[in-house]
Amino acid sequence: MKREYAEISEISDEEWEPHSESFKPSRVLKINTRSPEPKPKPPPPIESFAYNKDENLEDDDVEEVVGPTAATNNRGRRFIVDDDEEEEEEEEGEEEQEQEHGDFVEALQKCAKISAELKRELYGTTTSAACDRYAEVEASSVRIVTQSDIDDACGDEDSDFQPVLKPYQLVGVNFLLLLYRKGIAGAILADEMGLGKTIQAITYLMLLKHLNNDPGPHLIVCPASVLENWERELKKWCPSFSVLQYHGAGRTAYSRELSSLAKAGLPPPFNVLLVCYSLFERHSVQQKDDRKILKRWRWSCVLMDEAHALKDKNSYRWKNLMSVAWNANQRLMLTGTPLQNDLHELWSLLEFMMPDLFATEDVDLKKLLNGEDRDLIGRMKSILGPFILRRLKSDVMQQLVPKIQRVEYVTMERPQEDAYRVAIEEYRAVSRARIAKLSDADLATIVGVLPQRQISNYFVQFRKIANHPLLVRRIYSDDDVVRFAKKLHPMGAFGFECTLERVIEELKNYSDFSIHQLLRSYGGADTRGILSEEHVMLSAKCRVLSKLLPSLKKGGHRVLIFSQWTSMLDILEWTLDVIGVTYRRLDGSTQVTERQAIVDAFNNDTSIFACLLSTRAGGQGLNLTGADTVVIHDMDFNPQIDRQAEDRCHRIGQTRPVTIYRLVTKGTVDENVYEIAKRKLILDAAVLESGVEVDNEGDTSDKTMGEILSSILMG
Ligand SMILES: Nc1ncnc2c1ncn2[C@@H]1O[C@H](COP(=O)(O)OP(=O)(O)OP(=O)(O)O)[C@@H](O)[C@H]1O
Repeated sequence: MKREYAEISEISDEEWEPHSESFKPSRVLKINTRSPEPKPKPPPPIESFAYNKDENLEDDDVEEVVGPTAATNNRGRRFIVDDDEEEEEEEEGEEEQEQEHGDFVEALQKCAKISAELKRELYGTTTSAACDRYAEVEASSVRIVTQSDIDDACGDEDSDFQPVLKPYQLVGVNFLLLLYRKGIAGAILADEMGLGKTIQAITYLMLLKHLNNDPGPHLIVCPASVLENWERELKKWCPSFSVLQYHGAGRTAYSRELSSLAKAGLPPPFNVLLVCYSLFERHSVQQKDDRKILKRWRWSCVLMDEAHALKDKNSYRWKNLMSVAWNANQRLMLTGTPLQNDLHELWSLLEFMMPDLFATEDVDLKKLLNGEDRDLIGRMKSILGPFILRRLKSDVMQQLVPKIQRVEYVTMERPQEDAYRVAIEEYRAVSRARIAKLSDADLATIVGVLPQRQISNYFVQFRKIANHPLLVRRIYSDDDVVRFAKKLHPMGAFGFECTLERVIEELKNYSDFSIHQLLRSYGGADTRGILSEEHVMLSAKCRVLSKLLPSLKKGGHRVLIFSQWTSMLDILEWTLDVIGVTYRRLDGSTQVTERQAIVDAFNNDTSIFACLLSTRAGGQGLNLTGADTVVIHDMDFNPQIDRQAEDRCHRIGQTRPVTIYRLVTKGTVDENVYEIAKRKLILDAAVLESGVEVDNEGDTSDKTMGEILSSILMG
């Protein structure tokens, strides 16, 4: 029952951004046509937790690892599990479902044993009535290192900086050291955003060198926006480490040297190599070469920041990174939001962390995790138990400022409402015509009638209008388009090689705002056709902002404004210009080298009132405590993405209460997106926090995009 799957990559920053212009499917799918590898031998009774190289998870540029095999090469770091129960043979012909549950139970049993062993080590007893979770362990009871060990390891005579960990951070570092010492090859540090995961991880690496004579090499993988921050924190917290940032100019300067060192079998000239996830996302020659270099070294710790980036085990990113990380001593994941949308995505993280334990080759995970199993949440909790450490701000930082959540329901005025209504009528007519052609179609739904791509496209159009009607074309008529094309074509606005007809076709797909921008860029002194400042206030959200922002400014507040769409950020720039406030902007197109400079400028210069950020590029890892207010202009289906964004300023270092404003346009799909996001947050709390149960009775609308559209178009 081995599953065949297509290698589907998730949407990266760069691919996400163009969605603001028109809907495009994500990357072209590449079907994995390779024949499956032979089934691996059954696992030995001793669990090594090292990645089993025989599994069919490598990308096509994987080359043979030079040197000893994985079996002889994991530095003796093993964790012994008494496997008596697992050795019982499954009866042949057993029901498929039972087999799947058997595997699940097997994984559970192993987890329970590891958990008991670790608890005994951490606080001296397995019965532990006092502490059920690591999160409840107090710094006073930890056994491996104390603050004075950290002073010894990280202190530097040449620096005034005193690295002092907060009590819960000390527990975190001990947790990581314990797993290391027990030879457990994976861990997830999942503290809520802003509690200092970076600092805990850096201190841990420093302690490995100081106490365990393990100077690395370590590989740190993170999103581009936080590369600079990692380098800065590493230099500050452990100045004796040599750190190399392998990206952009750093890559150009060092690739030849690293390649020849790696080929010669020589050790790397650094303790820590910092790279971006993008290095694992593509199959360009350069990236393949880079990955070859990385595969030649045996990493002590491969550390993944914002590790929810590995939620899709079928993505290139997951597979390519695994091909580098599989034989590392440890795969350490940092994420404040381990559970993104559903339990399958969480399982992808677990499988990356401990492939031997969580590989699900023979388990139809989808069926299992979707099953009507009331115990599932509880079982997932026990599975996660030994490997995950998660503390909430409310648990550990009584002194952290409050976070106030506000949902602003905004009301459309006539032009926006008309645009929304016209779109409904147009798409309704298309859907009904299509259904009418099918004799056996269910008249109440468009699911299965319209192609999924068209459903997504309609949904995106509704979302655009709910955000700003200038994101579609309604003001400029087809005649206007022809007129503008005749003006722009000779100016080479689309290059000099394309025909006038092609330019007309292209412009017809443009939004009002894009045409306006084009006219402004090419018009020179000729302002005919461009939109006026009143147009920016056509959206309910911008009108609300035009009142909210000046009053926040008057109150001495500073604001982060997030949107998922770069074209919406363009309109928001215009809005802020009209309102007359100062701002900076950071999105996927901002040079990686400039990102930290923008963050520093915003945090240090209080005359800058706002920072506009794309949720994808600016929502993760950045420290923007200069702001005390966050506006989520348009919410994501995945609430964790917005949660990440909120916590850019609700984190250590924040001294003022933080207010989050979510803008929801009444009577539009915005309301559905909000309902779905709420539902997902309930699941997150149930799996990752104690004492919260999923309430199936009060089921909020967990509808799919297609179901939502059906109710709009067919209802
Ligand atoms: N013990 C400490 N002493 C001084 N500053 C600290 C300490 N711990 C964390 N900080 C600071 O708090 C801020 C937040 O820390 P950090 O970026 O590590 O959080 P995080 O948990 O990784 O957040 P995210 O999940 O958003 O990436 C940083 O500016 C960091 O320097």
